[in-house]
Amino acid sequence: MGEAPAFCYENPLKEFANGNTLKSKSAETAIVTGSKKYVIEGSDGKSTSLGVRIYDESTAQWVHPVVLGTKPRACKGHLAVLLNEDRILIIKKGASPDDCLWFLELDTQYVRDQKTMHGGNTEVVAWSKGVRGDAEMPIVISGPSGVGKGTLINKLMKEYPSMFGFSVSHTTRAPRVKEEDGVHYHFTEKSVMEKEIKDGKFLEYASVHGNLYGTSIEAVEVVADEGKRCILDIDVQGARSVRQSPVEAIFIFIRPPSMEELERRLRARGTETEAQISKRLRNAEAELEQGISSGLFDHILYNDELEDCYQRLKVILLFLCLIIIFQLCHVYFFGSVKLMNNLVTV
Ligand SMILES: Nc1nc2c(ncn2[C@@H]2O[C@H](COP(=O)(O)OP(=O)(O)O)[C@@H](O)[C@H]2O)c(=O)[nH]1
Ligand SMILES: Nc1ncnc2c1ncn2[C@@H]1O[C@H](COP(=O)(O)OP(=O)(O)O)[C@@H](O)[C@H]1O
Repeated sequence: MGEAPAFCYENPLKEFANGNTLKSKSAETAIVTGSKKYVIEGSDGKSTSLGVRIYDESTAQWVHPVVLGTKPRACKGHLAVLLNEDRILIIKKGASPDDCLWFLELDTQYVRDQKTMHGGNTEVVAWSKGVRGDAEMPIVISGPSGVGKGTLINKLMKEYPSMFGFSVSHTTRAPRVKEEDGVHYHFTEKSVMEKEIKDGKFLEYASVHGNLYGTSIEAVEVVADEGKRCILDIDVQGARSVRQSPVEAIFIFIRPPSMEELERRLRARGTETEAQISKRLRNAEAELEQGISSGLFDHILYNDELEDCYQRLKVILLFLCLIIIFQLCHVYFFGSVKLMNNLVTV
């Protein structure tokens, strides 16, 4: 199970299992690793999520790190255990099975990459959820421009409005005639978006067809807060970034029946200039190559006949729901045993 608690409660699991009030007066826990003390702030009655601050003994300074990922909702108490020196396991008191286990990543590959991106001197930590396969696991849909991603997603959202929510990306490209700011995209100035990327507000971003596109952490949180499964329409580079992040998702690649048909659809849509269409078709070749042969995607769907493709997409999503129901039943019937197994294996 990794390391013993560095600083916590005398017999934390027993105390937690008995449902006793945790001893910490301020519902804070502190974990020391190296010269740093990570303080996880519980509910103070005002904040809606768990907070993090760091005391650096080498400089005798408190630091407020850049905190990435969806933050755990505030709770009545929590337990913190250091695992493998690179992450802290948090067990929330009184939380539902799908919300009780979280990780605060301190020195994982993802966090190290993010630190480098922030210039190397900024403290960065990242939250990730500890229970796999929960109902909020996002769905990433990628594929070349004009293949039909938007059409398929719209059908899904229309048929299951309470089940799926669209992650509204940011982009620096100009809006199309029928596109609404905040609905299809958050249309943004390049300098503003670059600043927000630097501030750690994006789960992923990429330069696509000459413009910047990105998924903000907030865009995904908004959907999760509505209790819906989040759908991300992002390019292959973005899908790769999500794969490397702590977010667990299902990755689906949509491919066209042929390049000729892709070109026909792009032209028929009538939203791009000739130069833009040429650029998108050139990029499509590389996207198809990466989408099909990189092993990045869990499912590859041909969008030949729209209705057939949509039905196959629904089968994939329905199958996922069955797995989730199975896992919830497992937690319900084998509760604590299963949860403790997860502690050992994650
Ligand atoms: N990485 C990334 N790609 C995005 C995001 N939003 C949209 N894209 C991708 O950017 C590409 C261009 O999107 P868009 O300009 O709407 O054109 P369309 O795909 O032809 O409808 C598509 O491949 C989208 O999947 C995002 O937030 N992140
Ligand atoms: N299976 C299909 N057969 C024929 N036309 C399609 C199909 N799927 C989508 N289209 C059309 O192709 C065009 C591009 O689809 P769209 O959803 O905008 O693609 P994307 O979001 O991948 O760029 C649209 O005009 C759409 O109506």
